[in-house]
Amino acid sequence: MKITAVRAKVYEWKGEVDKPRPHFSGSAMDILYAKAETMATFRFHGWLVVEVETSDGIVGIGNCALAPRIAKEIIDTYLTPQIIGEDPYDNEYLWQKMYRSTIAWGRKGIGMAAISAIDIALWDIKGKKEHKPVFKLLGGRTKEKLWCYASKLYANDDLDAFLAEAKTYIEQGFTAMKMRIGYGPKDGPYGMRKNIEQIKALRELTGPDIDLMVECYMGWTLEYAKRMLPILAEYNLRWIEEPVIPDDIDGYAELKAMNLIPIAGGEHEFTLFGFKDLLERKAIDVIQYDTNRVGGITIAQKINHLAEAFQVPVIPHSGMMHNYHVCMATTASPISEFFPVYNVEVGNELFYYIFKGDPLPKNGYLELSDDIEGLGITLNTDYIDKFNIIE
Ligand SMILES: O=C(O)[C@H](O)[C@H](O)[C@@H](O)CO
Ligand SMILES: [Mg+2]
Repeated sequence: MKITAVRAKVYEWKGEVDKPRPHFSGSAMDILYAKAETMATFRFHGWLVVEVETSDGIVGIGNCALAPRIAKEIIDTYLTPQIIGEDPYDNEYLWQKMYRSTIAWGRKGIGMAAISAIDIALWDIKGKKEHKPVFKLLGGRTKEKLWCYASKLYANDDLDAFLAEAKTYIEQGFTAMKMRIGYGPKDGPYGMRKNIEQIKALRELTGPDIDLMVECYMGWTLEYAKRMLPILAEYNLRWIEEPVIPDDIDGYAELKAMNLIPIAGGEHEFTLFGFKDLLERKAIDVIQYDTNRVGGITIAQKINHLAEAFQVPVIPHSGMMHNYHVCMATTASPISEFFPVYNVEVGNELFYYIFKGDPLPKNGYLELSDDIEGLGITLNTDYIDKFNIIE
């Protein structure tokens, strides 16, 4: 079997978008003096889809989010020539070819996201060829079903509305959920009080038997985080996520060493080497790579093995099928993220409008059937007129 064609397409959403309310989430832009609204840089309304076709007529589907127009350019210009005519089963060799041929400018960021998209498609091909789910090619089933957490709960000054959303997750049977923090260093003591108020109210609503996580999305500074952690320790949070920017590894390590609240990170880290560094420097308690950024399934699996040796849990960013298969195949992964399907807001929701096949949770668990072939997703044509598609 040989790779005969690679088609990279950008899906740009042109449908309705929910307007973000003030202080609904932190972001890395928060500490800057802002002349204009900065949340635009936090939202993304496009996705990259890649189809890799083989001489056997099998089409593997891969994807990546973030800067999809650039990812398409990288695939078309640099990656496609590396894989055309090759055997898709040689995923390790092809990964190294893509990585090493782009290493001068790739390595991390969008170069690695583009490689991830191709790598995911290669695993989809292998699964389809074998008539097996990808997770069966990675180590197989390690759990009956995937425990998942509801991940939305954007911060809201309207506490009643915020708690009403949380209540819907409890009613649906979720036993874990993640909220976003709305205020950061430049909001002073008032913002600090608002942050604490929302976390406290959420914990009071859920009681002690629900896991709660708090997302900072790089919106804090080390100093601010060091002040917040002791205050929040009493709410028994399962983790605080990306409190500082991903390049501040020493900051991560310092927060982790406080031993007050587990520190999660890695959503914006790349490759096996990136995670080796984080683990060796004792910077994170929870690994959160996203398979469609970190290097694809080939690399996710290697990080899972590393994580097992370090005994650090892997709870990938974003759920979605490319992550669910790797979670299913490792005991290092105790729970998965799940984005409840909602109107398009920040951009995470687009996956459901572009693809079909992602499972929906029942009572807080996702089922992955043994009958899936490949990743188990297909292109969703129901919303095609809502996208501008660049081929
Ligand atoms: O961990 C997450 O789910 C993220 O960081 C989200 O993708 C982001 O949208 C923050 O809410
Ligand atoms: Mg996150």
